Amino acid sequence: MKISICGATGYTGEELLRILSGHPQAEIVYITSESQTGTGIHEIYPHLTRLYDSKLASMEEIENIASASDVIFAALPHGHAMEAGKKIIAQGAKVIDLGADYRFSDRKVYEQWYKVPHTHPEAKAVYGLTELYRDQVKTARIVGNPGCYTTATILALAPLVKNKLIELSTIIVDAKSGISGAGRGLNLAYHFSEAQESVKAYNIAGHRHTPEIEQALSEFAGTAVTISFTPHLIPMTRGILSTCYASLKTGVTPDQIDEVFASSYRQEYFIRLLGRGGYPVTKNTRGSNFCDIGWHYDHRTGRVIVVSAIDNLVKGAAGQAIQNMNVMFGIEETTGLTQAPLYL
Ligand SMILES: NC(=O)C1=CN([C@@H]2O[C@H](COP(=O)(O)OP(=O)(O)OC[C@H]3O[C@@H](n4cnc5c(N)ncnc54)[C@H](OP(=O)(O)O)[C@@H]3O)[C@@H](O)[C@H]2O)C=CC1
Ligand SMILES: CC(=O)N[C@@H](CCC(=O)OP(=O)(O)O)C(=O)O
Repeated sequence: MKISICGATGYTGEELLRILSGHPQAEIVYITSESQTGTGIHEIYPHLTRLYDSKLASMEEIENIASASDVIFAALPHGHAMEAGKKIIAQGAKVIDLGADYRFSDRKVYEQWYKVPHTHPEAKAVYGLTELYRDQVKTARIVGNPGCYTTATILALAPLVKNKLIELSTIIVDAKSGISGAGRGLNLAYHFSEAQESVKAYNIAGHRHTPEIEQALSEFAGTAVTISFTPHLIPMTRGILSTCYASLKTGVTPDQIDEVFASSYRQEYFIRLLGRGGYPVTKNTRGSNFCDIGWHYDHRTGRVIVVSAIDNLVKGAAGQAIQNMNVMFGIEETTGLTQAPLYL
């Protein structure tokens, strides 16, 4: 597969390059940056020396890039992929957007939360949470790859919502992210001395992943679902831990919960069920495409508490994007993605 990456100098672009260097069917044809056009990628990321010697092109050449590519990963800030998307599709290439431009089925929701007009509303995009939308991803030409918090959270809650085991109005999600989730751009909040030895909540009752989680859960429930979602910044480089709470419907037993998790995910290579009482740990997923899930039943409150852990840059971004590419091109879904987590 001839692959190009728009936004290769960012963290998710770097992760795409790192993972694709071990993908037997991947050939990188173009990589782009607007601020460092002409520079070798190994000069920006020396760890990629010997793996890649390509120089960065500009997205001004997007038509040429698209005509030379089978698929383009857009690892850009929101608002940029949809502009490029039209031109890429016109050249016959496929698009996998790691940002938010193609995640929403209702453009008004995107415009309300992202505060920019959607300029490619006619796109027939598929939401790329692979395990839950695999059939649609197979035939997609445009995939909106999910956000990092949303991947961890939707995977944790989908079996309970689909099987109608929880009271939908009681869902609360408390999630934590490592700092690479904010990208490589400079921002005072992410300086070492600001973030280390400190944990903070942010964007309470207003984070952009809220409508994305609600979109998927509403689809699975067949009715509108509204959740409370609170993200936190944690002083680590990678990882998301999502803790999801909901009241069980009257009469639902812990055995039923065990059964719906097992039946939903027992065939899924990238989802590792830690079972009832299991404690997912971000370190166990670091650098890998795994999502670890454990759940607990609180008999005092009648609540189920599901915990999921992923690497935000891999299952939460580049790894899932490559998983989607494998599905779109009809090759084994795990190709290039079976590296063990980097524990230390
Ligand atoms: N970080 C994460 O954990 C996750 C990120 N995402 C999403 O993936 C996308 C990329 O994120 P991430 O890699 O973290 O971001 P970074 O900020 O690390 O990188 C952004 C990339 O976009 C390029 N870029 C910036 N502005 C423009 C522009 N105006 N035109 C063209 N290219 C531009 C930059 O290139 P240059 O500056 O060199 O020109 C850089 O390569 C975002 O939409 C993000 O929300 C999704 C899931 C997880
Ligand atoms: C720690 C941190 O700042 N994380 C980012 C989430 C990154 C992400 O997945 O963003 P998109 O949905 O825009 O692709 C945030 O909270 O905005």
